[in-house]
Amino acid sequence: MLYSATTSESKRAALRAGLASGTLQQFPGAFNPLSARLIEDKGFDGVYISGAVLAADLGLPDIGLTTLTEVAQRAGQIARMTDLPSIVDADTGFGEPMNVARTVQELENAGLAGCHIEDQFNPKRCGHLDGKQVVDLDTAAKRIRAAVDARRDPNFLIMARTDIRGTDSLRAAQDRARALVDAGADAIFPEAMRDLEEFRAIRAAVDVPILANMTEFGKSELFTTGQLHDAGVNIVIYPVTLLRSAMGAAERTLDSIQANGTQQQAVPEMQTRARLYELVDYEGYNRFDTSVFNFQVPDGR
Ligand SMILES: C[C@](O)(C(=O)O)[C@H](CC(=O)O)C(=O)O
Ligand SMILES: [Mg+2]
Repeated sequence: MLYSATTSESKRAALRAGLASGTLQQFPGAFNPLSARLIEDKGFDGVYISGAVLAADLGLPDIGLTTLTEVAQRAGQIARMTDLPSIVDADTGFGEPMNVARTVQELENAGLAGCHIEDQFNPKRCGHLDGKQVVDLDTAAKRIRAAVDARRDPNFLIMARTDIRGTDSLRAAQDRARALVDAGADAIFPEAMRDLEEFRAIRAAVDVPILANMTEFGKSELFTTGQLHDAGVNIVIYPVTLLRSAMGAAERTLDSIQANGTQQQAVPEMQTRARLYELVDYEGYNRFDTSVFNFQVPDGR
């Protein structure tokens, strides 16, 4: 009933344990609170909260237009819906190092287990697009140091994302990753790796957990969990996958209504009323007050 009963502190400890477990941690991207519950129900290790999805949710492109307030609020609404740890995309940290410090504290307050902060210039763009610009190492390291110094829970994960592979060599990406770990990063998100060899090269460069971004229609092939694990990756995100699937289904349903004059043909593809009620734990509310859930949902509907 209501929200997760697990404290933020235990979610963060669970995230640390998962990353140290030697098992690839799978974090699908939730596009709303209910989808986070679904991710948990299906047995995944954690929930990713994508900046691209939060921007798209507001009808905006992913170019750094969302504010800290918007991101912290929505990420908090998603994180509280699940017992799993949630990691949020904090883009470039929403400003200068002092802003990054505040960002981390707000995200801690919102119940997140960790975040990633990237080394792009503002305005930023999707890491899989061309024409990105990356800040110099000193600026990037200051963002990470500010984040690490600001956290109050030592288990709140500060992941450094580097976009440098889009503008420079693999060697430069290895050097940047190493330097960001020296600045205090707990984990590295090497963006837009071109193949598994590149993940292996980052693995060889640092001894902290590394993340693979399996976003569709981007620069990376969609590797399997087995391939990523063998390459030494510790955590994989599917950031926009559920939003793309849901929007794809929505388009097909709208087309079907237009073609058939009814949504009847689309009904078999829909989540049933019973399954929706299960996810929101409707029945749990009945245990609290029997006047709430005093009707039967027909079988399988
Ligand atoms: C991971 C990412 O930062 C996101 O916001 O989800 C994006 C995903 C995408 O645009 O496909 C990214 O920059 O890779
Ligand atoms: Mg992003």
